[in-house]
Amino acid sequence: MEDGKPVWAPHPADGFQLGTIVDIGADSLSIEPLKQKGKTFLAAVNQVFPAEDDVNKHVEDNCSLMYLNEATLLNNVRVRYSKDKIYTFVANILIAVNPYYDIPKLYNPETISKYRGRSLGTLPPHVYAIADKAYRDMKVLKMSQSIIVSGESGAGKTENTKFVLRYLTSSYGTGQDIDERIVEGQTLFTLSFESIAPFVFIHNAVVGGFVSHYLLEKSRICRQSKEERNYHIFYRLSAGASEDIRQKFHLSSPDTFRHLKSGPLKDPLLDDHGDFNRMSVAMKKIGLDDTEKLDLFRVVAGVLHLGNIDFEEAGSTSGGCTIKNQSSEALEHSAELLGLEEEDLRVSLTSRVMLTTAGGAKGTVIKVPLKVEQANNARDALAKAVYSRLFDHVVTRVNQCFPFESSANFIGVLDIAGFGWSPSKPLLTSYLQLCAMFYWKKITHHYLDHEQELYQREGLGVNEVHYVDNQDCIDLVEAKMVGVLDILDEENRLPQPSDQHFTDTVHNKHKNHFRLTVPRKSKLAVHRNVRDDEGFIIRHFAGAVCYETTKFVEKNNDALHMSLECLVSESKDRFVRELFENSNNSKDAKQKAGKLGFISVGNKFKVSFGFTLFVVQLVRLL
Ligand SMILES: Nc1ncnc2c1ncn2[C@@H]1O[C@H](COP(=O)(O)OP(=O)(O)OP(=O)(O)O)[C@@H](O)[C@H]1O
Repeated sequence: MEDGKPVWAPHPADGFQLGTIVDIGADSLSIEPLKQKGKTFLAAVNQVFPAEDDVNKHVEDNCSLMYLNEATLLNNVRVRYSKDKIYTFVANILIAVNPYYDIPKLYNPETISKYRGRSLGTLPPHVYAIADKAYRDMKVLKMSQSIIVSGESGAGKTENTKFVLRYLTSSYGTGQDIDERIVEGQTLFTLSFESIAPFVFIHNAVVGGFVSHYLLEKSRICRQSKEERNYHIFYRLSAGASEDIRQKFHLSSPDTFRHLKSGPLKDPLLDDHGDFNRMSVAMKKIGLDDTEKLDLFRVVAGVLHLGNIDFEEAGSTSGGCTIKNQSSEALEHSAELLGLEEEDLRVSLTSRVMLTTAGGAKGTVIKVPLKVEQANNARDALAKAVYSRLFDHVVTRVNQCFPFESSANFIGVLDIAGFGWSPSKPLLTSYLQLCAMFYWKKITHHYLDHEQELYQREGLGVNEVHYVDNQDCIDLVEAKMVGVLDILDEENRLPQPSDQHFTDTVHNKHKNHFRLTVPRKSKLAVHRNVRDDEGFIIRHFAGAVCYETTKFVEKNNDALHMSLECLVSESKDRFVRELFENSNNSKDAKQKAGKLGFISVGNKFKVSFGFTLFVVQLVRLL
């Protein structure tokens, strides 16, 4: 930093502010803000950065900045954003800022043709430039390519993934129906199921594709936080569908459904009616006929009605519960829409059937009445199971729409959410955030390791990039027996699992682990408000994150008790029956459900990561 020249120093709301250094202390600097003369404040040396000579000038590639640091990068992106230039390069990485309005001509066909075949950097930064580079590299290097789209919720991942697909299909497609289908397949997910990580393969001449998903956040179907909405399709259907469809499926406004009313009912940026119509068009274009479309809507409606079933104590000596009288309509509608006998559904929601394996006569069937809490869990497990099977079905159907032949090379587009942590948001309350963090750690580890190795192997003479090896953090989460995910799986297998017991076990097993500590020992008050048996802190490279463990046990458990599983597997409704037949094709699964009754979400995350890693290794870019 040069004497007297402006610097970027921390600002509580804007990230950074311009100022000059007026005094240098042992480990801090005294800064006088340019806009508030005389109001000097202290800032840590490592949080003060040199500023560019002209802070109102912007560059297309952050690497062209005289000083490249966190503050100049943010300022450059901010200046560009104020001029509607939402894209900025950092070499071959593209930063996109969501404009939340349609910037004229930014994505029109003329712009698409302008970027075709042009090298990166010869035209202004654009997601099309990235897509074109991926295509050209695939052809020239004869090597598959990956495009990873990441960011917080609402950052614009889905939109940009769509722009990539549209660009590739428009520029290098076959000009046939298949191009449209690939884009419409993606649209269908955006407009209805969202929260998926499609890994779309586009073969040599964009002749096919494939959508893969690694995890559906099932817990969101039954419970959302105050600011969170359920999956789009529920609102599209209850608020946006035509009157005849709503009547057919006994649907009224979103505020009449338990699964919807705990979060915001209306998103001011979304048009449920318009999106319902766009979703229907997308379904048609990918080849779903009216019957299949109605099948899909019917099941979604069934899940909504199911959520409105309430229980109360039976008042008998059995200690069980019954369905409240006020819920009789919800029971009737959900049974009808899911093709079940009303009475069978009532019995399966309020009791579970167990087969004895020891003592007494082997194989004796015992009907165990459920308490209110257990019946609530059973109802939610059924809703989650039905919805997630439907989701799998849609993924399969979309994949059937475009050919997927083996091909030497492909382009993968991975849409993956960040895990939502920032220094100003140091408390994470969602189990899924822990899983996403884990996923990212693995990707980063793999990326850095792989790149270093590649540079060395190819003798590129690139200085070794020093990075903090996060393997110990990955182990903390995934190690066998002692990793957080395995401890959680073990907890779920206990007769009476609890979040507190799980949290205590994590602390006990990692008493001396450098990365893990109890909330009480945190420097941050917001962490200390969490009791030691309600959370744990993981010290990441970027800062300490406190994970609140409330509902971890519940969210890790996707089990559906055997009586309910059998009930839906034998639904009168062919569509529902097939949903369960396809993904539950072995007797084994039923037996397992009877014994352990537990399928772990965390494990699915590990398995699906294995899949992505496999693809990613193939693609070599990561
Ligand atoms: N480039 C863009 N131009 C115009 N509007 C945009 C753009 N990118 C995003 N948006 C708007 O922002 C909204 C949210 O974007 P998007 O759905 O892509 O976010 P996301 O990162 O996929 O969020 P989530 O992780 O919650 O699915 C879009 O519905 C759209 O209205």
